[in-house]
Amino acid sequence: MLSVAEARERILGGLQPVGAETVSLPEGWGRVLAAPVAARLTQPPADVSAMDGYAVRAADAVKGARLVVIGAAPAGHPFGGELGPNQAVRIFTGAAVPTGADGILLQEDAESGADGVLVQEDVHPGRWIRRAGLDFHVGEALLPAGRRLTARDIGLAAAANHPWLSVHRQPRVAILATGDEISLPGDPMGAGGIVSSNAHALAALVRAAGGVPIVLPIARDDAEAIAAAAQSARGCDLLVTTGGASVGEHDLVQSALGPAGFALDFWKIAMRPGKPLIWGRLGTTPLLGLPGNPVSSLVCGVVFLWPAIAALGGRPGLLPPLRTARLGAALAANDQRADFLRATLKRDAQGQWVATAFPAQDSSMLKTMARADALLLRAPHAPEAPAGSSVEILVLDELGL
Ligand SMILES: Nc1nc2c(c(=O)[nH]1)N[C@H]1C(S)=C(S)[C@@H](COP(=O)(O)OP(=O)(O)OC[C@H]3O[C@@H](n4cnc5c(N)ncnc54)[C@H](O)[C@@H]3O)O[C@H]1N2
Ligand code: MOO
Repeated sequence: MLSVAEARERILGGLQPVGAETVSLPEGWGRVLAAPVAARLTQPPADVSAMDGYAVRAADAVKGARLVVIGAAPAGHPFGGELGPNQAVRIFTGAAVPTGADGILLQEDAESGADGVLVQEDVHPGRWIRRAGLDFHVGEALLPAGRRLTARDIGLAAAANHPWLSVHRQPRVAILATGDEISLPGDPMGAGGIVSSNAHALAALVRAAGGVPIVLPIARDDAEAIAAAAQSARGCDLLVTTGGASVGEHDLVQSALGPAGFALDFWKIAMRPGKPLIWGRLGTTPLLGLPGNPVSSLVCGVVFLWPAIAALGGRPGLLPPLRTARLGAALAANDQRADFLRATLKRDAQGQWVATAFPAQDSSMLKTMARADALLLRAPHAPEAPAGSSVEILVLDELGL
């Protein structure tokens, strides 16, 4: 069986970022830049005042001096003239500093009268002046390709005078749930039936990772039905199946898709939950076959699907970040499969994470998945671990899950 790391390398190695599209600035939030953003102007474009007050020559603006006010410079209306000795120009925040001035007398430090303005505090050269280019200069690289845009980035791109952005298309991920026993939430159910939760949970995960989920109708445990459903995923960037991955005679994904052109790369990995993972290609469409057990499909979604969508979406090499925590309760020695245990997190007195695995880890139990804050990683053959020892965790909240 392949290790988790090797399986992930093979999956990510087979994926190329999808193409770019142009979106308006407000549509850019959460999208991944396909081209770097450089400043289209210098900000601020000239020396400007950072305060409301008076533009002055610092040499004249000493405490007790009286200056003649020769004009005004509101923001957006530069003063055309030049300051001479013992002169001042009324100025407002953001307005260009008039020629001849080299400091700003704060309004609160001035007393305005009929015969000019009385200086009540010394002004030093450069005081309250924002120099041209303080924020950025024209041509300066501001945002790199591959960055998932935050609200702050959108503000920066707008300030740099970009009405449009080139971003990666959102990867289209088809999700195909298989099984005779499953039905959609709310639909009538047969005896021994179970509600299909996998496709919905995976669709939400696809969204969190920056993709667009396309949930296909449920395919019965029948080779033709599975093959027909999978055909409708051609044109998607990735096809994800759930169920039918294991060794039972009704576990059909591989055998149903073989005649339709499915080429297997690998099947089965040393991981719990998630052993019967499938990776290959249906024609040109990459196919990730997740196990049917609900927790197995979601945990494999975190470990393999999340970074696969990141890679397709223009962020190759991005993996769910690992954090460290202390163990809240002892764990027994592990066997040959890497474990991803559902765990709760709390902070100790020093503010460090303490991770405690749920005692029951059956891969059908979604309630513990929903209540977990983290997945706690256990390497294959890890020795017994006492409470307090250091462990690696994946914080689910950080991934938007
Ligand atoms: N003899 C063996 N049996 C099993 C093995 C094995 O190695 N030898 N592996 C086990 C492991 S581990 C897993 S995981 C499961 C995965 O099997 P499949 O991927 O073939 O999944 P199914 O048999 O179709 O379903 C398993 C389980 O999950 C439920 N299910 C399926 N689809 C959904 C859905 N969309 N939403 C909610 N629940 C779903 C299904 O009803 C079953 O209860 O195989 C073990 N067996
Ligand atoms: O891998 Mo299965 O996912 O142990 O339940």
